[in-house]
Amino acid sequence: MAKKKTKATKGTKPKLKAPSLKLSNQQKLVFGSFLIITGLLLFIAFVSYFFTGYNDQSTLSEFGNKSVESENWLNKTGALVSEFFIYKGFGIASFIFAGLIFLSGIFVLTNGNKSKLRKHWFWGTLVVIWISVFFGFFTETWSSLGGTIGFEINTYLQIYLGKIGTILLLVFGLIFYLAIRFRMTFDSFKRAFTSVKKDINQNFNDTATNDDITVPLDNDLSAEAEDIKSAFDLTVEENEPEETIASPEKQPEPKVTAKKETEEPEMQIEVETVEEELSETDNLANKLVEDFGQFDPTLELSNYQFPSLELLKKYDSEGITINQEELEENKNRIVDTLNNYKIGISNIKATIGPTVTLYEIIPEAGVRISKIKNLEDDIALSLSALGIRIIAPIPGKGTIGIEVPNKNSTIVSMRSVIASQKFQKSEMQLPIALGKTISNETFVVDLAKMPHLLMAGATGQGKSVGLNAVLTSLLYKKHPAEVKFVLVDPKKVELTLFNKIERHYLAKLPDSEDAIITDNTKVINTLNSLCIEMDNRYELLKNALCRNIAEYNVKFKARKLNPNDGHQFLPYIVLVVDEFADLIMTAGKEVETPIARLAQLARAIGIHLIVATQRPSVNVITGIIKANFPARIAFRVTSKIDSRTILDGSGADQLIGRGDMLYTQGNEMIRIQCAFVDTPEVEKITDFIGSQKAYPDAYLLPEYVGEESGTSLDVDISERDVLFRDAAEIIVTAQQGSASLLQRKLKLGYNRAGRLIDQLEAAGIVGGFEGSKARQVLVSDLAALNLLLENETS
Ligand SMILES: Nc1ncnc2c1ncn2[C@@H]1O[C@H](COP(=O)(O)OP(=O)(O)OP(=O)(O)O)[C@@H](O)[C@H]1O
Repeated sequence: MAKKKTKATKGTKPKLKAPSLKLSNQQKLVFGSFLIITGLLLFIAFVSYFFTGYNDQSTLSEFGNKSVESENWLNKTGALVSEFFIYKGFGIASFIFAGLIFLSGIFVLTNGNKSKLRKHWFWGTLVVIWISVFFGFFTETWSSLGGTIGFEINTYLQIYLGKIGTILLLVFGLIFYLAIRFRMTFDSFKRAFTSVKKDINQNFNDTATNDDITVPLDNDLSAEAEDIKSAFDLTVEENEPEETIASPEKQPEPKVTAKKETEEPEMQIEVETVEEELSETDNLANKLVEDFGQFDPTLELSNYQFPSLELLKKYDSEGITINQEELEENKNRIVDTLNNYKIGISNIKATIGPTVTLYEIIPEAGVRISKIKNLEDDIALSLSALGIRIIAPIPGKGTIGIEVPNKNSTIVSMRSVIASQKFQKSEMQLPIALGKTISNETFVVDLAKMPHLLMAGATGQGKSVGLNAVLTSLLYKKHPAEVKFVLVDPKKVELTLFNKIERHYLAKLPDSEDAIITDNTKVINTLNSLCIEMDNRYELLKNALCRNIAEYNVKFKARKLNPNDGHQFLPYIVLVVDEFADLIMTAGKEVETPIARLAQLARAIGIHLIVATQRPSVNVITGIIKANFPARIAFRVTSKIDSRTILDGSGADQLIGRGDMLYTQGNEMIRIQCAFVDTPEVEKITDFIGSQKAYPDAYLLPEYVGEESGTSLDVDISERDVLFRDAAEIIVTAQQGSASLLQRKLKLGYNRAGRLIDQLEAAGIVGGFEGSKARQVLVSDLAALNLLLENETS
């Protein structure tokens, strides 16, 4: 029976979990001291009750009457509360409640371990009930000590169990408490008893030998521990035997266990796992975690509310309706067409998705797969439908798939994918709900695992919606402290809505006004700045002996990394480039190089790239870019060549548009209907987030001073390069402001030529940086140049 009870107690533990409230330090101070004071007030009122309670009885019904005073030390409220707790409640045991409230206050103030506090409350409440019932049993002797509850429970028990039954139940309650709470066993009870006897004898015989063990041991277990001491000839130190036997959670003492084994063979040995030794830093970190709790990166915006599902639109036409006629018709046409070419089918099966239906066929033995693949156009013709795709064979299935668009496609709403369990319960680092697969399952991927994403598709096929779906997914799952976006939007209109969440989620260069970059020349600086951020992060990871950002952040949260050494919580950074083709056209290598560098190296330190382009041609998606973007999404494109450029295979040209897409992460291609999120929905979400308390500024990226960026316009004349004049003459003579011209003519390295160009710009001889084009020369001839330089020195 005791066993059963033990189980029951264990079973209740998880239910006792308190909701995790996050309080700021100020709130903790207020709440903690409130509890401490409440505990003290209750204590005072309760003590007073035993002196004044009798006289106060008559004043209780006059609580509202100011002229009637109570004698309780806390006057009317004290009298009322103690009457409630002591008389109507649990009697003298109510003091334990006062103690528990006081203790809770201390825990809140000192950031104590919550599970310990829960344990105190659980056991405290049981003790209160036991004491109340115990005193209730002796109502006649100690009338008010058990309170009404103790009295009532007793009356109830005595009706059903009689006096003897009630006493035995109380004894059992006590045993249960001692056995479970203090892990006592029958042996320890026995030994405790004999040791007391022995002790008394020994005290009589030889008081001197006992001198060193007369210090009272902790808690209720002192008797037990003393018994152990006597059993082991008192060779062990004061509290060690207690630790070994009474509390299995603590460090074992091998010597003691060995002796125990030989001397008391009937006792069971409890083998414990030896805790690993902790290093000095671990100790410090553990102490810090104990004192302040784990580092919480979300603390600064601890009241931040994630956007609710209500902000997303619900569509009526969401459920897939199976049109039996359409299915039958398509099946017959497929079978007929194949029969026309003498291809027999042994089986056909259909899976209906939101936009397309997949017909899986198993051809008769002996049919060549290539024969079916070649009939793609013929089947499309006979089904008179666009967007037919033949997958021969379906990887891992041994069947041939024919995807036929549904006559009425259904919209996959962002709301439905965000609400899906798969997304809500995902433990991914950067979960993205892209849409639904052909079998109507929500498709969720981890951007952190991709680790970079290339998106391409002809104009109007759903790219921008796709990008919004990606960003929305992250907004629904990640706190502003955990992820930052760098948004590049040359079209200037697609991502503007995200401006509202600049101070929550966006990252920018320190000197820039807008966080969303619409100017291609600024992109280069941002990309290079991200490269610096990447190098900085690698340095931090190296110093922290971590292999990736996830490990690093776990270590940082556990307070094992010192912020004074430059360590800080690192948010993920997601770089989104909306029109990559445009960027490559204007800035060429200058963007390709940092993008490729980031793509190659940035995965471990949490920088992930999402690059979208309308023009999936080879001069935009170059070999370097492709090699570093294993995850790709293709919306509908216009030609097979484009499809090949993105996916290394055909298929994207056969899609039907409006969010119909193919996703690949290196191996198989998955057809997905992209989740649809409309601009008003994004606006609602950004409004909702934007209206909440934000950080003082956007997340600042490291400063980058470009070689040719023109930011060093304040070059001092005295610090000019010795070749400054020569360089100026060359530029003015050639009327071409390029660094490479200087490199060739003056036989300089790139950096020095770049610096010279900066100095020329500062002197007003060449114009500002214009992407890949040469700079404008502002001085028309050498005479004008001489005049300009003379004026400068005079
Ligand atoms: N997942 C989707 N579900 C349903 N309709 C969609 C979906 N995605 C896009 N559409 C439809 O296609 C239209 C164009 O989409 P979108 O603006 O994303 O195209 P785009 O590829 O970004 O075009 P552009 O490159 O010109 O900006 C949308 O207005 C919408 O009507």
